Amino acid sequence: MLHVEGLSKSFKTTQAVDNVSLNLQPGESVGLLGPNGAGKSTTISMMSTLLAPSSGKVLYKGQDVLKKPEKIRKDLGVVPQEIALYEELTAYENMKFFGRVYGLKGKALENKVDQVLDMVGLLERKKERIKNYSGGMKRRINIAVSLIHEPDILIMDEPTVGIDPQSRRYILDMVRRLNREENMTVLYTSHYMEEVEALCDRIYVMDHGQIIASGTKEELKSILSGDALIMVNVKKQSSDFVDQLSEHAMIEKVSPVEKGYQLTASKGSELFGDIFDCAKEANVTITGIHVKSPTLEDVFLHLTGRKLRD
Ligand SMILES: Nc1ncnc2c1ncn2[C@@H]1O[C@H](COP(=O)(O)OP(=O)(O)OP(=O)(O)O)[C@@H](O)[C@H]1O
Repeated sequence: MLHVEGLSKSFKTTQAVDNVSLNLQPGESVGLLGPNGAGKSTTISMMSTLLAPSSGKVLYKGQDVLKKPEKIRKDLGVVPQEIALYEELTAYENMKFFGRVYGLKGKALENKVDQVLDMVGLLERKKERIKNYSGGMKRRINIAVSLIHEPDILIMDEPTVGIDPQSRRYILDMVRRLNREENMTVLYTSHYMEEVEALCDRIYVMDHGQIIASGTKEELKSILSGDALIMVNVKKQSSDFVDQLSEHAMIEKVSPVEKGYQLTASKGSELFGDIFDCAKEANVTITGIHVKSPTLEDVFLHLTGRKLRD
């Protein structure tokens, strides 16, 4: 349905997007997961014809979107990271304004505005000015605007950053409903792996402008299937302890995490005794130790040596 082939974008000294290829099939919910600055916003700006690529192609239903931007624009709803609303106008007035931009008018426009406001849970508050809305409510109206013309594809750029838990849950439930019940195709960008994991059928993992892995969450986690992940909590972190652990033949990787270390080790190796021996040698007190199931965050850590979040 929407194919991206070898897409790149450079700004003066920065290669923001580097040879990215991805695709969306009808009805799919696809995640674009990556840390801040990975190139997610730049990629979706090019996909939605807001930014011209340095090279590469975006094909919508087989046609180049650069040559025929109007074809994709009418089928696409884009929720930008920045709130794009008139603060002095009410929610209702904002919605009517954007509805008219898409050619809606009269009773059909009013009905559509009410329907979409209801969908984002703000019908009761429609007569309030945007400037009096909370951050979470502004985000919900921002999403409502992108839905006014009944798009087939919804592209969302980190829609839950910096908002209250209630609005966050509302947005996540709404996206799931639009995808599962209305069959809307969704591209959801985020650096929250748990959101992408909960919402998306397939995931592209992006870092430094490139797609570094892709697949279902099960496929991505299977990257770590030969490994066991062991969490070791310590009273105080110690480079001696890291050296001791790193020298162990069965321990592949030692990554510092909050309050301790995450070890990647060969599956089936019985290491707890050895880990306690290393701690003793390094004069470190272990406060907890357990084996955990891999998450997408672990996959990212494994592939890049860094965490998704700063
Ligand atoms: N207009 C621009 N001019 C110069 N550099 C830019 C521009 N837009 C983006 N960049 C740079 O390109 C890189 C990718 O940015 P992008 O916004 O696409 O990342 P992101 O994954 O969406 O992260 P974030 O969540 O922080 O927006 C960053 O290094 C950014 O500073």
